[in-house]
Parts: sequence; structure tokens; C-alpha cells
Amino acid sequence: MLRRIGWDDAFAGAFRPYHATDPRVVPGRIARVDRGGCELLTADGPVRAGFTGRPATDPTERACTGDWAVVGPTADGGREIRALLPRRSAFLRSGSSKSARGHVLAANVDISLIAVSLADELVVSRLERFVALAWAAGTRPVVVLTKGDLASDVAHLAADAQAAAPGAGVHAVSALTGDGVDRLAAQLRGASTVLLGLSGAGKSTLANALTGRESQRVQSTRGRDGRGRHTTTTRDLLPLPEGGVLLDTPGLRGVGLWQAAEGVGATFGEIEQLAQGCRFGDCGHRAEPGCAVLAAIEDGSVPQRRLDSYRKLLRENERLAARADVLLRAEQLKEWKRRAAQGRWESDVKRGRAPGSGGRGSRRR
Ligand SMILES: Nc1nc2c(ncn2[C@@H]2O[C@H](COP(=O)(O)OP(=O)(O)OP(=O)(O)O)[C@@H](O)[C@H]2O)c(=O)[nH]1
Ligand SMILES: [Zn+2]
Repeated sequence: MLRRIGWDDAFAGAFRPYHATDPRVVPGRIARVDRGGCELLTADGPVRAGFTGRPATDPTERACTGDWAVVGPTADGGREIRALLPRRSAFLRSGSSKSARGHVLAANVDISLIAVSLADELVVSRLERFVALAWAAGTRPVVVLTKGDLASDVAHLAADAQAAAPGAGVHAVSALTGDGVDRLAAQLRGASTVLLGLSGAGKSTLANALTGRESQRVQSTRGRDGRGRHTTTTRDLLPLPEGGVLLDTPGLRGVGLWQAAEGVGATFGEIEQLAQGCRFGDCGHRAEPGCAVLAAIEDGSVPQRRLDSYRKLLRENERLAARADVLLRAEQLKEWKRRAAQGRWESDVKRGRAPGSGGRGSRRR
């Protein structure tokens, strides 16, 4: 059962020490996180478990859909999350104004399925962004061209998509007629897959075709409050009929390029390869003498458009990184102020001056 939802020897190895310490713990895969707890799939089916202790200050260390967790019993007959097993891959969202560090949107993903509608014009630069993001998250991109029934020259469009996504599989499907769905399903068998793509690209329709609607409704046992069984939808982690899971967390759909820097290299492999041959190590491929990239564009072996989107993606990443930097500094400053205040309070306590410490002076804080 666990293997069908992504469990393997490596996770089993990471889990062993926890089991050796307390044989009552079991592994579970997080299907959804909410306030105070989460739903997990375990060998015994879906369960609910609570978080104990304070949430990690670093949001990337907090539980998210796709995580493997160590689940143990509580004294009052409920269940609690004891630990998370180390992640294999993770999608991070760029920090909000509250926090500079990224929240994790999905963990332990093998394949990023990038949905592109054949009913709309192919925007190559956008596809490249998704591909870069997929690589950067530690996943393998697979492009799925949806709504095949609405396009006439599918082969041509598939070739364009393939050119924009070297190293990625490209599949055309129609959820309406069912064309290509089985072939795609075979590619995803046993893997943990996320669906990426613009709104309206056909992700939900495809998810239904791949999972069968039935699998979206599962029974969950309430452990903590003991209110018995209730029906819930594990919308975020959908088991596939032939093994493997589809992760479909809401935030993932509009995911940004937080961590795409590494992915740029993988997406634009041919440009980075050529750049090795440039005369200058820090060549910007603009007008430098001995630039191998410009030479390749001159002789037509690399389209100018590829270099343009490469530069654009790099610029965008720099902007994101700079913004993250500013936020991080602001957060560090806040933390430093908090500690300074704490230190002041503690020394006041020692001198018997802090409020509530029995001293006379009360200090405004
Ligand atoms: N003709 C045709 N229409 C499709 C196909 N797949 C999806 N559609 C239609 O495309 C529209 C958008 O599909 P969704 O599955 O909702 O798209 P989505 O990517 O999940 O969109 P969001 O939920 O906004 O992220 C719907 O009206 C679907 O009926 C297909 O294979 N063929
Ligand atoms: Zn160059």
C-alpha cells in the first residue's frame, strides 16, 4: 500500500531510527495540511494527526503536502506528527512580506507535469519558465499538450514544445476523447507528480481523467477529537489507479520562479554549453569578442529567441534574489530586536526590576 503512494527503501531507511526508538510509530504521507494538523495516508488508510509543539520558525521546515511523516500515538488516544523525513525535492513559493524564506508547496515530487493548452497559441518563453522551475525543484519536467481535440497540427506544435523543453517528454492528450491519456498515465506510473500550468490549461480535467473522480473522495478517521468518521476530500494528494500520486495543491498553480536559478542551466543547456567556449569567463554574450554563443546565433544553430529568453529568465531571477535578500535582512533585523529586548528583560529580571518579577520598577515594553 505505501509503495503505491511513493514509499521506497530510502524513505524506509530514514524512518528506521524513529521506529527503533518507539515501535508504535508508523509512516504516513501528508495529503493536506490545515490549522493544527494534517491528513495523511498510511498503510491503514487515511488518518488525521495533530502537530505538537511550536511550528518551526523556518517555514521550509514546516509540514506540507507530499511530506513523509513519522506518526505516533498521543496519550489521549489521538495521533501526532513526531518528525518529517528528509525531502527529496520541494517546490518553494517566494516569501511574502511576512517572511523572506519560501513556503514549501509540495514535497517529494518526481515529475512536474506542465499542462499547455493546444487551444491557445504556444508561448514558448512561458513554457521555458515552467521547465526551468521543474528542474530547479529537483523534478523531471514532462510537457502535456492538452485539448488535442481542438488542434489540427498537433505534431507541429509538439515539435515546437519539444524544442523549448529539451530533455523533457512531450505528450499530446485529449481528456475529452481520452486520446493519449493511457500513454501519459504509463509515464506517471509509480511516480509522485505535480500539475503545473496556467489557469484554464486543463489541469483539473486531466487530473480527473488520470485519477478517476472516485479516488478524490476518501474516508478519513478523526483521531484527535474522536468524533468518528467523516468524509473528506484529499484534494491535494490523489492516488493514481496504477500506483503513484498526483499532487495538486492550490498554491502550486500560480507558482513563481523562487528557486529557478539552477533550472535555467538545465533548460538552456545548449547555451550554457556553448558559453564554455567563450573567450571570457564572464562573457555576457552581447558584443564580446570571441563569444561562442553569438557565433552560434550568427550561423543559425541557435535561434536568437532562445538567447533572449535565456537572458530574460536570468534577469528575472536576479530581481527575485535581490528582493528575497531585502526581506531576509528585514527579518534578521526583527529577530535581532526581539533578542535584544529579551536580553534587556532578562537582565532586568536579575536586578529585580522587570514587571511581574517582584521588583518596584515597571518598564514600558
Ligand atoms: N475540448 C476540450 N476541452 C477541454 C479539455 N480539457 C479541458 N477542457 C476544458 O478547458 C476548460 C478548463 O479546464 P480545467 O481543467 O478547468 O483547467 P485548469 O487548468 O484546471 O484551470 P484552473 O482550475 O483555473 O487552474 C474547461 O472548460 C474544460 O472543459 C479537452 O481535452 N478538450
Ligand atoms: Zn559569450
